[in-house]
Amino acid sequence: MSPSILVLISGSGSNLQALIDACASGRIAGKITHVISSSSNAYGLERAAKASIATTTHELKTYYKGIPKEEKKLRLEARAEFNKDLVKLILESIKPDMIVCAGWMLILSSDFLKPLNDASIPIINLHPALPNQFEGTCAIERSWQAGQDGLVQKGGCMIHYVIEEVDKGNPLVVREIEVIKGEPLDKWEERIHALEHEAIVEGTIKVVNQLNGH
Ligand SMILES: Nc1nc2c(c(=O)[nH]1)N[C@@H](CN(C=O)c1ccc(C(=O)N[C@@H](CCC(=O)O)C(=O)O)cc1)CN2
Ligand SMILES: NCC(=O)N[C@@H]1O[C@H](COP(=O)([O-])[O-])[C@@H](O)[C@H]1O
Repeated sequence: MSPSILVLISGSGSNLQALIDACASGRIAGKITHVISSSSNAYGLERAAKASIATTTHELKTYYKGIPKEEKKLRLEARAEFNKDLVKLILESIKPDMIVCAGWMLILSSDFLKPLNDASIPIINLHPALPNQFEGTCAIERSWQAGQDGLVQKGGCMIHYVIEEVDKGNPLVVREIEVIKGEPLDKWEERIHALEHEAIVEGTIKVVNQLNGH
């Protein structure tokens, strides 16, 4: 069986490209059948199109349209609709065997995760920090600063299962780098991105193999 893979993105898609290349080379015994982006501006959409992969843009701002920022309850309701429509699209139209969050920059709700869990569709995420470190956004910058301040000696990235608690799902792959004192942020970021592109392929291979009963 060649599992069908749905990739969720929000930006440049360099990790998506790593997955596209690994599927094309046969390293990943699966097929990326769809890419969903949370932003219509994501360059990753162009990468998908070049690889003849179907794409959908599903933007939260569309759901927020006309709702002032201060209308917190209405925005929460709109966000719930966003998540419900997203999981409906996935379960009823795309029907993947697995999902990879490759730079997907939105917290996924229980309304999204529970139906996927009920359908036994695994969802994994790339997080640019080590387990139990720097959960959330801007993890690369935060880990760099902590390293330069001598608070941590290592950084890296992990591929983990997605659960409701953000970046706390069981790790599948952990890749580490040593802190180099005085290293500028852009070099730290370069080293982590290089790790990411290997880790996301390794993590996807692991889930594909599980789906294939290995
Ligand atoms: N329920 C889960 N959702 C997501 C997980 C997860 O583990 N559980 N992983 C994230 C990916 N991620 C870090 O790896 C992450 C992305 C975004 C955010 C976040 O706070 N997003 C804000 C919006 C931020 C912005 O617009 O810049 C939000 O969703 O309101 C945290 C962690 C994917 N989702
Ligand atoms: N919390 C999630 C998070 O910060 N993800 C980060 O988004 C970037 C996506 O890059 P890409 O669009 O080039 O693959 C990557 O650096 C990834 O670690």
